[in-house]
Amino acid sequence: MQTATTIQTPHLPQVHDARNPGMALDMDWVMRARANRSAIERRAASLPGRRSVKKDYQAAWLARAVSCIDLTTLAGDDTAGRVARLCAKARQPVRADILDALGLPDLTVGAVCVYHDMIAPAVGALEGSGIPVAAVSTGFPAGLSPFHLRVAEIEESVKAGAQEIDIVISRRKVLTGDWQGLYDEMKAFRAACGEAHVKAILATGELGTLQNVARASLVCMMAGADFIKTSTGKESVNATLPVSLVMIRAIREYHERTGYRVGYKPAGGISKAKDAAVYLSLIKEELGDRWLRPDLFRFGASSLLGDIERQLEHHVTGAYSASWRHAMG
Ligand SMILES: O=C[C@H](O)COP(=O)(O)O
Repeated sequence: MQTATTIQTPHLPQVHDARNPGMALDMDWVMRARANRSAIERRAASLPGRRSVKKDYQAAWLARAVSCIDLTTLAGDDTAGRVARLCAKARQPVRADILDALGLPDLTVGAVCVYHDMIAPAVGALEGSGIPVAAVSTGFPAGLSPFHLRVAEIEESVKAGAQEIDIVISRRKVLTGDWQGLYDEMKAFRAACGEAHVKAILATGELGTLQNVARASLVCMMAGADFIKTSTGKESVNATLPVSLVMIRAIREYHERTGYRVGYKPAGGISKAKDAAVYLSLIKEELGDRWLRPDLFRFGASSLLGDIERQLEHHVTGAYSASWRHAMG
């Protein structure tokens, strides 16, 4: 039996703030990944009641959540006008008088996330703001178009000015255990992105098991994903706390083993400020403060900002305004 004095000090890798370059596919590591569903569900159920985010600091935490939002519109009827309004909101996500009253500095969202056709209007509307445009890609949301077209779509979106590309993985590769195929696909997507950062959408609601989520997370990171993201927002089950725990722990393990930090993006159905606070606590507890910044954490959300703005207004005035006053687009 090991005692405290016989435990070996693990080899600590160097700390990198550089972009995750990926690594060779390590199948032993992938196959060792397990997920204990009942323990994960117990831990997830305990999260909403916890108080890692103290009440006094709630406004600051909500402001932090705003800075980590990928403000999203992904609708078939998106227009340049709607995207321009969304971008105006991205530049000034919370009313200036509320921010003044809270004593918070200027605030913008993390990115604006759109379909390929809306990249140009978004880039135009965000000019000079420093806010990147993220484009969903590779046949989003199902990812079932021919492979060469998925790669070409990434290249076109980067050419159009997207600085971040949200790709969707082939779920069937996970469901059939084709880890090499998933790795090769992800590596090709990363290469097509060039300097643009790549978020790998796992579509966890379609992966069957938490073990598959753990393995797919590792494979995508090994293939060079900058972020792993839960969902497209179009699956019947999108971001959940159990899935988030599995993905976050895979990120932690990858960091412990390689020294590289990969970002996390829960997406789909996150629309309440209180849910955002739970996610922030989860990140703080499992990964630490370094991950609570837009370069390593994003919410993919179309309607979360409105509720956060209402809560911040309530914090300042003691009253809630109607939700229609916080329209997004
Ligand atoms: O990636 C972002 C999601 O599509 C947004 O989903 P949501 O509209 O449920 O917030």
